[in-house]
Amino acid sequence: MSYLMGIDLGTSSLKVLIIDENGVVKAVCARDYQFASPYNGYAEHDPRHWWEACVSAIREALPKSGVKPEEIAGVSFSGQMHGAVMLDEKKEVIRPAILHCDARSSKQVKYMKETLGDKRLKELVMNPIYSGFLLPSLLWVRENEPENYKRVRHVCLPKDYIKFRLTGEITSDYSDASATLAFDIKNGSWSKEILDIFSVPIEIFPPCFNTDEAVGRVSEEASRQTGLSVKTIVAAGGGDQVMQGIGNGITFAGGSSVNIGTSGQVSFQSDIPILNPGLSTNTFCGYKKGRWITMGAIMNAGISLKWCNKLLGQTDYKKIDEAVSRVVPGSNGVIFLPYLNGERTPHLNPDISGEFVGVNINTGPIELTRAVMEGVSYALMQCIELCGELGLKTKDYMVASGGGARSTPWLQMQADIYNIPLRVMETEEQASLGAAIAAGVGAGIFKDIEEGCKNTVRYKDMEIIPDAARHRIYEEYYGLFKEIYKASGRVLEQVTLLGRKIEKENLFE
Ligand SMILES: Nc1ncnc2c1ncn2[C@@H]1O[C@H](COP(=O)(O)OP(=O)(O)O)[C@@H](O)[C@H]1O
Ligand SMILES: O=C(CO)[C@@H](O)[C@H](O)COP(=O)(O)O
Repeated sequence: MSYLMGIDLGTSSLKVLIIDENGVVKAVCARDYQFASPYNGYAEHDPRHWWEACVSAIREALPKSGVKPEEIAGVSFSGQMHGAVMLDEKKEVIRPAILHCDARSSKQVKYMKETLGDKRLKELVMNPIYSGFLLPSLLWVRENEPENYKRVRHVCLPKDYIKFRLTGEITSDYSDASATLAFDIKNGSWSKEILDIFSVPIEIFPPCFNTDEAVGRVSEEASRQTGLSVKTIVAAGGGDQVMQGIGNGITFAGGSSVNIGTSGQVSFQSDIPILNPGLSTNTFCGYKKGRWITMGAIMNAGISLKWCNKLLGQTDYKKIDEAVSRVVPGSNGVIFLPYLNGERTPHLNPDISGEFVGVNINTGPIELTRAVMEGVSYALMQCIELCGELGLKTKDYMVASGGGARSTPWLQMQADIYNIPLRVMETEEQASLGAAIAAGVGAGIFKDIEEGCKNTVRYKDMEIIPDAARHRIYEEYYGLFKEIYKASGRVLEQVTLLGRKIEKENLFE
């Protein structure tokens, strides 16, 4: 029997999963962490801290699994996407990685949009330019930290850094690379044309592979640190949305999922790259050449609930679930706009904040909590709607995944709001499972990703079915949710920018 390891580098935690070749889980270990936010809107993380979390989780997972290191045939990765890791000529970290949820590069985003123009943007990039993506983050460093920029010899995505520490080689994959705004999505290579326009040398970008391609083995140094064997094959891995798609078993064109992690995503698999003329969704390369995903992404999904729980002193998810189940759909007239740290789909505005509307004298913590869960689901519904406008409609079901799918009432709210049946995986670690499957292909245990999914992916024996009466109520609330932004979006932006300005100017320190 062979065993496989999948490592998911999330925004809030790193998870290590060990399975056997039939998908039986042998160990799951996680390390929680918090990114730094030195200023409002900034999100950074020292990549070395990710590696420490990775080493520590592997060191716990190996003995827990009862599997000998030599029996782990392959290891691979899923990672938070878009972030910029910058390394110098000695491959040392230059500065903290700038993450996908970072809002600092509005100026560089504007510059990129104006320089490219609408036509070239659609032809070349096929994606909206947004703060927190690798290229605008790099341009921000060039403009604001020229000394750091001069030292940059390598850039890579977050999971590529821990893969580098494991193998000694810096490599990336088509899916993660395609989500940097520096990539030719149609042809699957770094775009010299885009990089030349912005005078960024193509040499600093790593070679790319399919997610399931072997890129090396565990180095001696990494073996000493982690306890893994030097014989273990390392496969390239991919961006979390793509790896989650594998772990959710939606490798077929038309397969779709709705994910509530720290942020949230709706993604559809397709066998052509789909351009959204409104550029409000993303199109990225999929798990292999000839496969793409179209995705709507919201910035604040699970993190909205986490924020609300912290504020209200709530810690026990079971109790939270029981409490929110007692509140009627619509939270007694309260709507939450989950824009705590800006919003991507559909507003593409990093400079807005969240909002509760409809709070009244009887509104208590439970109504606020349910409103947060509903608000996140309305925002995901907007992604589903936009994908629908591109012809991407789910036929029978969507797979609900991420930490938010652990909550039964939240799942029911989602099904009722989307009016779509939801399937849920047996494993709670879908992205790590996707990574373990890719590791299995890289190590020659599975013929391909499809065979790996067939052997390991299992759904719970139930579907969450939408309720017609609740859906009708939610349709009204959802309409109002969209109206609120139309009515107050500009004011939200002014309030957000004013707050940031005063904080930065340190007027009252
Ligand atoms: N039992 C639960 N009920 C509801 N939400 C949960 C539960 N457990 C975790 N979450 C939510 O899931 C989010 C984390 O999801 P996860 O997929 O692990 O994120 P990431 O990959 O970004 O680290 C948290 O922000 C939290 O709000
Ligand atoms: O931004 C995207 C996809 O475009 C996210 O997939 C991030 O890559 C992080 O995901 P979470 O860790 O928040 O789930």
